[in-house]
Amino acid sequence: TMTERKESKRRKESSAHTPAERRTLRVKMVLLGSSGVGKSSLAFRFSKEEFSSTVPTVGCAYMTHLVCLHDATLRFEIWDTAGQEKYHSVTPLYYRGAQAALVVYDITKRESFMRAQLWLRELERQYVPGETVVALVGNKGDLSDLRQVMLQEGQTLAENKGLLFTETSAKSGSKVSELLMTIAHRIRQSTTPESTLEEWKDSCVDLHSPETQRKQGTCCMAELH
Ligand SMILES: Nc1nc2c(ncn2[C@@H]2O[C@H](COP(=O)(O)OP(=O)(O)OP(=O)(O)O)[C@@H](O)[C@H]2O)c(=O)[nH]1
Repeated sequence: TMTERKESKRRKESSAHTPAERRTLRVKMVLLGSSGVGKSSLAFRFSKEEFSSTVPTVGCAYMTHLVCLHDATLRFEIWDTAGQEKYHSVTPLYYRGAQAALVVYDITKRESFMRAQLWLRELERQYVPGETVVALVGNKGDLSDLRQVMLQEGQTLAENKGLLFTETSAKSGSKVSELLMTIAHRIRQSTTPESTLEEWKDSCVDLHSPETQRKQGTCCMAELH
């Protein structure tokens, strides 16, 4: 009957997932690596998809970026730590409890690759295996003429340690969003989100509202730059 059809249509509509019902899960991601390898530039790319010249990070900067997967939205909270040695002692506070860590080096600086290996060793002592997705990232891929670290060296190091690996360019944007998507999927696969990922409470957001867009690019240390 007409009434039954209407009722069935109503039920279908109410069971469909509206954007407001999608769960938003928080992911803490930290960026580690020597000063000048491009951590801040990558963080800007993740959250704004643009490249801007940056100055050294003071202590730590914080940005957010939403990644929509088929069944949930991941709210990446990106902690961009300063690579300068003088801040080294504060960083364990930042990477503790992170679901994702990017260890970044500059393909044109061998020293930064050596430093990345120290970061990896340090991370291994701190994180619970299986709970943190770690990616080794060779940045400044656009400067391959000045390359000091071969692609295979990064690949081999990552393979030996079971890490994700890619070469990116924060300048051209090459492989940056792919990297974030790979990490998002890996986090979704390797964790039971219900137990390890906290739900973001302010989840009924309109992604296109100016307020949300403003929040997405928030950088708490911007004034200090
Ligand atoms: N050519 C090229 N330059 C880059 C790239 N990424 C960053 N840079 C430049 O490298 C310099 C350092 O970049 P940052 O993003 O400030 O590096 P950082 O690792 O955050 O440095 P700290 O904040 O000191 O730890 C800046 O002049 C950037 O413009 C890239 O992919 N290609």
